[in-house]
Amino acid sequence: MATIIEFKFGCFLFGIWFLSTLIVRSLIKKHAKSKAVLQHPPCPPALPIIGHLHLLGFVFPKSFQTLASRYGPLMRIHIGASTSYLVSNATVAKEVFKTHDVSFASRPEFGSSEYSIYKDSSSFFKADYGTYWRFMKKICMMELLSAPQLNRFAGIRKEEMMKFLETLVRCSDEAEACNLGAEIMTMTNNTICRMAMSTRCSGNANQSQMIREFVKGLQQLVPMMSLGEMLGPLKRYDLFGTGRRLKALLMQYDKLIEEIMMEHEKERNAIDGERERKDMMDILLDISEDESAEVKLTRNDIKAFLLEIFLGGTETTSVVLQWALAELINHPEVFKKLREEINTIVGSTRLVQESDIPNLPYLQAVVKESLRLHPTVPLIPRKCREDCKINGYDILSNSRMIINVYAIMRDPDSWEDPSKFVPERFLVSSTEKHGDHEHQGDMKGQNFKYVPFGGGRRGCPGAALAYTVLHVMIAVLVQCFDWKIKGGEKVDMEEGSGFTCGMAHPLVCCPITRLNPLEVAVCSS
Ligand code: HEM
Repeated sequence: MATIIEFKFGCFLFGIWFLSTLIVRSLIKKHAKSKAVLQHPPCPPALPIIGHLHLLGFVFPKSFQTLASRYGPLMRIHIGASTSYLVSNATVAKEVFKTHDVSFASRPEFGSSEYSIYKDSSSFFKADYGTYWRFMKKICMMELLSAPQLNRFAGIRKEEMMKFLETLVRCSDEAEACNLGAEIMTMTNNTICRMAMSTRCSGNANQSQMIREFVKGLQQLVPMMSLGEMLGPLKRYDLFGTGRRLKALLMQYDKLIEEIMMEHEKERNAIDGERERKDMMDILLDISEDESAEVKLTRNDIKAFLLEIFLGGTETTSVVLQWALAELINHPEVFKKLREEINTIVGSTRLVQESDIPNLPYLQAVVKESLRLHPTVPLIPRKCREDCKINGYDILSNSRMIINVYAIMRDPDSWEDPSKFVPERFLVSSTEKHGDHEHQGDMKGQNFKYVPFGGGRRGCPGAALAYTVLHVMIAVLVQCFDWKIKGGEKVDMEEGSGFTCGMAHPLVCCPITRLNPLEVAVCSS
């Protein structure tokens, strides 16, 4: 009896062993097969836990560019617990922005949504490519940032520019140095605030100070949130306290914007009809009341959207302006040529205005070259929505892509003397070829060598506004002032640390009035 039981038990054990061997073997085979089939992009040797963090210097886009020159235009990189695919040349960028545009039209998760008081679904920047994002994009392009809407706000841009010029004339009269970074930031912030919700930040003591503080505070949190990303799933424990600080800032912002929204609603009810000039908040409130709209906008959607417009539109433009002026000061021959063009086309009896831009090709070239060398969103985050092949490699759905536009616009295979400031390379009239490089003047159409505003359907919706502000501001700064650097001949062009490429040192210089903008403005008005 005992032997029969032992025999049956032995058979049972054998059965289990046999089955588990089969399962393990089939799993190993499947894994080996998938490994054999999938082609992963190259990856530098990584260290445990930190991954490639030790290979990065202070300026991340630059470090990624150096790695790409060794590992190729599409490579895999691990920073702590996060894995990303880095795109570093125009050919691969074209695959992402054009060939597989829809597959890459979402953004990866950034920061922990638990600490935001607005749901991720309210965010335009973070929204997955779907109904909500498409609806908001249409509103941006057809209404909020459309050409007619931008034209309606030309007066506001001019007023804010004049306030800024007034400060420069005062500095010049008193022979004082001016912190241009801070002044330019105030101007771009005021302009965007007034276009968004008619609030002139520096005009209204409380609201002014507060909005600027929010934007500054949130921008300071971004590098910390990026560090948090390296912790992978652990980021939800908010080890650096960034989440709590973010929440506190957002609560204050919410209180302020709710007040402004209520003022708008009161005014709309009182006027009881069409307002002469609607700001973005008016337009969004109208849409939120439209019963037939494809998406029913909530108050939180509007608040989150406006916050992203402040974040996306102020520092970006202000940083490029500083770089452009710094490059012009360091390249007196370019400065002189630009001033000559302005003198010839506009003269000295009036200030350059927006309608002059099409007649000032050298100015356009200076703006393009400044954006090429100093893109203020140097690393563009995208998410792969479905498995696809890029540059011959397999990219799986949900992978995080980073398009290094800094590297693309300094790629020696696309640009001659890539790190030199040479606006002439953009002159459309030029027929000369630059060595083996094709003519680089025509940046219209699909040129993926030049991507300061990203590309494809997810490209920057504020590009037209940014271009307008940049052209007029640079032109006026050259038309009206000579510039002297405090304590030296040249501006220090060191790039700041982290993900954005701001200036490492504030641009402090002395304006010397050559054509008084206040007198010219008085004469021409
Ligand atoms: C020089 C100034 C600016 C630069 C260099 C810049 C650059 C960029 C870049 C590279 C992107 C990502 C595009 C992509 O994924 O392909 C972006 C997105 C965005 N930008 Fe700009 N931008 C500037 C000014 C502005 C302005 C003035 C606004 C609005 C007033 C704005 C609003 C936005 C928004 C809302 C997004 C997110 C779009 C989306 O996710 O669909 N930007 N910008």
